[in-house]
Amino acid sequence: MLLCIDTGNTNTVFSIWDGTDFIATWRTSTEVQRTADQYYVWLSTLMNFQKIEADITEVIISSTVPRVVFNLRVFANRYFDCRPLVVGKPECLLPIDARVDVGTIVGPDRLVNSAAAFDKFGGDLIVVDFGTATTFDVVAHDGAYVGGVISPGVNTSLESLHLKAAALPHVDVTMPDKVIGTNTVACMQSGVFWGYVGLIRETCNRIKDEYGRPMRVIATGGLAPLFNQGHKLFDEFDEFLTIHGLVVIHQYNKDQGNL
Ligand SMILES: Nc1ncnc2c1ncn2[C@@H]1O[C@H](COP(=O)(O)OP(=O)(O)O)[C@@H](O)[C@H]1O
Ligand SMILES: CC(C)(COP(=O)(O)O)[C@@H](O)C(=O)NCCC(=O)O
Ligand SMILES: [K+]
Repeated sequence: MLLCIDTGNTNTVFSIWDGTDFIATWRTSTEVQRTADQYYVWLSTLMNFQKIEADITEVIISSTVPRVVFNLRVFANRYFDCRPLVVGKPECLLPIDARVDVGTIVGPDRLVNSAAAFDKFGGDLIVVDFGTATTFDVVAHDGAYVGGVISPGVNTSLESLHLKAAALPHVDVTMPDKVIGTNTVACMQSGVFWGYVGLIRETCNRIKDEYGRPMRVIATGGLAPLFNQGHKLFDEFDEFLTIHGLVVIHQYNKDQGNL
């Protein structure tokens, strides 16, 4: 079975693919200090608890945090006796091109999202991923990643308000009933929520104008449904787009005789 690991700047998702389905998915916070042994203790405890009997023989990793990759590699070697495929490394083939400026190192999550979205929805897409940053990835008609937009993440925006302004508390994002807040928390929630609806709409509209062909907007990340309520910002939502992309890329490397 294949263990898919998707490390973002905030959270890391582990998911086990049995060849047909994801049989289990777990999330842990991303910490650069975590060792291979700590990953194993955490994962095996959850597997035992949920009585998941998985014979993991292959591992694929996508990480937006370069420093965690070393320990994840050791984890794969030591506990599953395999050499993991790491997206973004030269030995990992990609089913799509990246047409960007020479020398640009595109976040592996964006390449994985593009490959996943092309596999599921075809080309001419905008993929919006709500993570630590909110990324907009433009997927061309042939599946190539041709650039995009990086915006501050929703929680990153709220957190930096709290960190920079002495009188502003930590708040969670939610959809306010009204725009005009009558207390501090409501004002902050309104600013981030409605500001973000505008950010998404304006960014997608400008991408579409510049691209010049009809495009579909695909959203992923836990906060996507919150922003879609009544606003019709996205054509499709897929919570598990990134891990689907890891399976697609792993299969591509197999098909190419690279594994
Ligand atoms: N379903 C959800 N509801 C509310 N907040 C969420 C949900 N899923 C993720 N988040 C929050 O969104 C932010 C980004 O999370 P995540 O997608 O895991 O980021 P990354 O991929 O960058 O690690 C985090 O602050 C996380 O707590
Ligand atoms: C933009 C990102 C920080 C998003 O990461 P995430 O929010 O998923 O943690 C990541 O894709 C990244 O570090 N990209 C490198 C620069 C680029 O993609 O052009
Ligand atoms: K992201």
